[in-house]
Amino acid sequence: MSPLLSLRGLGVRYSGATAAALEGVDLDLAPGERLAVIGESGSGKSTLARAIAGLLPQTATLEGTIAWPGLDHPARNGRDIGFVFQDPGSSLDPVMSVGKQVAEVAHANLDMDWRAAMRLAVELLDRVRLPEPSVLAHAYPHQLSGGQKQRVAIAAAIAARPRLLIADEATSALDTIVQAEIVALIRELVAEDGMALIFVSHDIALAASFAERIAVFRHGRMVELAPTVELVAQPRSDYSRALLAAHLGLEAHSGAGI
Ligand SMILES: Nc1ncnc2c1ncn2[C@@H]1O[C@H](COP(=O)(O)OP(=O)(O)OP(=O)(O)O)[C@@H](O)[C@H]1O
Repeated sequence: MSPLLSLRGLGVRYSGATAAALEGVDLDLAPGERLAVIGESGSGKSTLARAIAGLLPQTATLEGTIAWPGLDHPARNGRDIGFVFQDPGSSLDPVMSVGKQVAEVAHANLDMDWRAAMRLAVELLDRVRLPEPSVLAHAYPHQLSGGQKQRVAIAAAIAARPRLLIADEATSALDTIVQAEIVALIRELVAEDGMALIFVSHDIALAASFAERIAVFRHGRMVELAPTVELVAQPRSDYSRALLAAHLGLEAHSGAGI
């Protein structure tokens, strides 16, 4: 089966920066695959996610190729890719009702009239388990909790039935219980819709709990790419080992002088 997405020699440099934010990334993503992208702050995870979704700022220069063998048209964020940001407060429009914001995505990408798009929005708010969706559709973002706002952002991201969902630290700003609920929801939605998932996180334990493969990034390079079970049982790079050790609350094994 041909991959949905194929990256070759992908690199990104922001203007004025001394080092590349991303360098030499080769990666294929299968349709419906769940991939976690992990690494510490500044390792290039968001840059990768934004490059794939075509959301890089104009100051960024791209190298290499981003191809979509699994699509018969150029990929477009909103239609083919759903993107969920870390902070739902800033990704949602504060002066538009949440129902309209979800409907807007369907209206713009699915050639759907407004009435149908609004009906779909209420269905989607229900799918992301928001209470009384037909009432809540008229609420504004400031009337919702952080977790509820993130559910709205997810509903908007999947409104056009994209082939790929990218969650960029989508649960990092939430408390642990809400975080687990949102992860469970994302997991359920990608399984139901057969979407591929790129889950960006600095938390290897969270990523390992549901990703099929994990890509580990450090200083803009992909230092390891392996099936989750393999990476957790036998990490090849010292950096992956250190990340795992830190998350398991163990001392990183240096391997030297013991
Ligand atoms: N818009 C930008 N302009 C200039 N430099 C940027 C921009 N965005 C990111 N960078 C730089 O690119 C590098 C990679 O950043 P990126 O945000 O992709 O990392 P990250 O792993 O997602 O980190 P975090 O978890 O903190 O978001 C960093 O050195 C960062 O400072």
